[in-house]
Amino acid sequence: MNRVTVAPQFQFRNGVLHAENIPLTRLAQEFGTPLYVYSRQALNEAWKSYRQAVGQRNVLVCYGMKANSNLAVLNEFKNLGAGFDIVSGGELARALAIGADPHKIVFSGVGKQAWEMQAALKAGVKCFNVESEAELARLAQVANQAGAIAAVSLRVNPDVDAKTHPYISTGLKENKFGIAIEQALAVYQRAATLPGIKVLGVDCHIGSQITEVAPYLDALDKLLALIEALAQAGIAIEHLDLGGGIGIRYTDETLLSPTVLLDAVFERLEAHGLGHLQVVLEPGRSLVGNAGVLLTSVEYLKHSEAKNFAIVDAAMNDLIRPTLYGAWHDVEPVAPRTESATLAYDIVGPICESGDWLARDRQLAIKQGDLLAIMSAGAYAFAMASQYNTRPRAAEIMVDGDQVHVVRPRETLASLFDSESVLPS
Ligand SMILES: Cc1ncc(COP(=O)(O)O)c(C=O)c1O
Ligand SMILES: N[C@@H](CCCC[NH3+])C(=O)O
Repeated sequence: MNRVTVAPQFQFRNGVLHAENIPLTRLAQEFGTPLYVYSRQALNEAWKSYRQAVGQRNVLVCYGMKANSNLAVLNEFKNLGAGFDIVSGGELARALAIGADPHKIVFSGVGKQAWEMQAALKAGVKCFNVESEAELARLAQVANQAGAIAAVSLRVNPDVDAKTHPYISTGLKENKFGIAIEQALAVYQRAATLPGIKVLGVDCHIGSQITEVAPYLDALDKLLALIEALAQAGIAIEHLDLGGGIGIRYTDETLLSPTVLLDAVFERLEAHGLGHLQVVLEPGRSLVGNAGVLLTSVEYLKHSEAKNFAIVDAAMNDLIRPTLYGAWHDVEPVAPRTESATLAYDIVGPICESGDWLARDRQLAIKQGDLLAIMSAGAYAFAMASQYNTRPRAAEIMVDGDQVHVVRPRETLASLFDSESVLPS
C-alpha cells in the first residue's frame, strides 16, 4: 500500500512519489539534486480555500511573499487575483516585475528605509503598515518631499500569545513588532494631524504557523476596542488588516481553515456594527507551504555507536527551518524500499556545522544513492536559502500536470563569486 503524504499534490503512484503527474525520480535525474519542486495545482488549491472562505465579503488577500517570492509563484497568485504583502524594496521590485496592481500592495516591516518608502510611494501602494512613531515621522517627511500622501495603518502589537514557536510569534509585547496597543490611540491622533499622512486602517500580525482561532479573536477584540476609541476621537478607518499566520500540516497538526477564521471575524465585526470594513489578510505559509518539496540524494550512510547518519546533498543553506526553529519536516524516500533494514537516521548535510541537520531520528529503510523528499518545503525554504560554504542555491521547478518548468535554474559556481574582486598588488 502506498503511504499517504501531508501534501495532496505529492503522492505515491506505483511505489514512486510524484509531483502531480511527474515522478520525482525523473526530475532528480534531469535536473540533479538538491532540487526544489513546486506544484502549480497546489498553489491553486490553496488559493481556492481562501477564495471560498471570502465568498461575497469584502476581503483583500495579500500574499505574504516572504514565504516564497519566486516570480512564477507571484505571477500565479497575481493572476488568481491576489494582492501582495511586501516587507522590502526588493519585494516591491519583484511585485512590480510581475505587473502586480500597486493598489493591492500593503507594505509591512519594522525597519523601512527612506528609499524603500520613496519607491513604494512612487509605485502607489495601497497602504503602509507603520510599526513605530519614528517610522511614521519618517514616512510623513518622505511623503511631503515627494508631494505624495501615504495611506497608513498602524501595526498594533496587541500582546496576545499566538501559541506558536517563540521565534515566529510576533504579537507579544516583548516582540520588536508593532506599536503597543496602549500607545496606539495617541499615535493615531498624531498620524491624523500629520501632513503627508492619511489614516486608512488598523493592522496586526500576531505570528506564524497558528492552528487555533482563539489568538486571532483575542487580538481582534483588542483591535475592536481601539477602533471604537478611534471613532470617538473622530478617526474613521476603512480596513482592518489581520496579517497572516494560518498554519499548515507538517505532520499531524489540526488546521485552522480560512473559512473558520473569516466567519468568526465577520461575526464579531457585525456584532460591533463594523461589517462594512474591508478585511485584509496576509497569508504566506498557508498558500505555499505544502506546494513544495526539497529533493535530496543520500551521499553516504554512516553508522556510529551513538547514531546513524544519512549524509545528503541538501543542507542548512537550502533549508534552515529545522536547525533554526527545531522545525519538523516529514522525510519520504521517493522510491521506498522494503528489503533494507529500517534504522533511525539523522538526516544531515555536508556543511561544516553540527547544526546542519534536516531531520532527526527518522525510521528509514534507505541505501546510499537513494532519493529523499523533504516535505512541506514550499514556504520559508528556498526563500531563506543562502550560499554558505559556497554552495550554489538549488534549482526551482514548477510542475503543472504533465508539464515541467524550470522557474529558477541552479546557480553556477562562477556566479557565486564573479562580482568579487581581489585587491591590487
Ligand atoms: C507582517 C507579516 N505579514 C504576513 C506574514 C505571513 O505570515 P504566514 O506565512 O505565517 O502566513 C508575516 C510572516 O510571519 C508577517 O511578518
Ligand atoms: N521563517 C519562519 C516564519 C517567519 C514568518 C515571518 N514573519 C518559518 O519558517 O516558519
